Amino acid sequence: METLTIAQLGNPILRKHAAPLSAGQYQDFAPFFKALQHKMLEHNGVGIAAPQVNESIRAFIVASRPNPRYPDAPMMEPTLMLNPEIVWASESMEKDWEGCLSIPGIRALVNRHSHIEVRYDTLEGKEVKTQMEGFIARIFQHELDHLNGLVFLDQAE
Ligand SMILES: O=C(CSC(=O)[C@H](Cc1ccccc1)CC(F)(F)F)c1ccccc1
Ligand SMILES: [Zn+2]
Repeated sequence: METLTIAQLGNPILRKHAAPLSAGQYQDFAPFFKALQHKMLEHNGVGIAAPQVNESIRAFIVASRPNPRYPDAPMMEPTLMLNPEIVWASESMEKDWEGCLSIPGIRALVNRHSHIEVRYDTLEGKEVKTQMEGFIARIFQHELDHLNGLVFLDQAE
């Protein structure tokens, strides 16, 4: 398993617009995605985006789990999302605390859409369309920002 390092704020890769993957590339990146998930779990993250480990491609993992900050967060299998997009977002917004593996030790209140409809491809190339709300929607929006060169402090209240 390749060893990855997490880019810290100040690293220009966190400010790039990540490149979309072609479906033909998905399987080529399978070992990298395994290493990405390992890295996230190693740091007890609830998500991680490829640019955070210096790979500027449109892919991230969402892995909500109950935690001290969000005790009622749903338990979900870490889910790899390729070429993810928000197709609809609610007017209603919610403010809550966020952290980031690229900005250790800092928490900030961030306003996010409370409900979103998203689409993404799985590693097998299947398109998934689904609705998200609450903490999972928050993680998705946080990770999607990473693919667009944004970090949560840019949106902090
Ligand atoms: O483990 C963290 C560290 S921060 C984290 O997991 C980021 C994801 C995240 C945490 C909280 C809200 C939204 C997104 C991961 C990142 F940086 F790669 F995106 C955590 C923070 C708040 C609640 C529960 C867990
Ligand atoms: Zn982050």
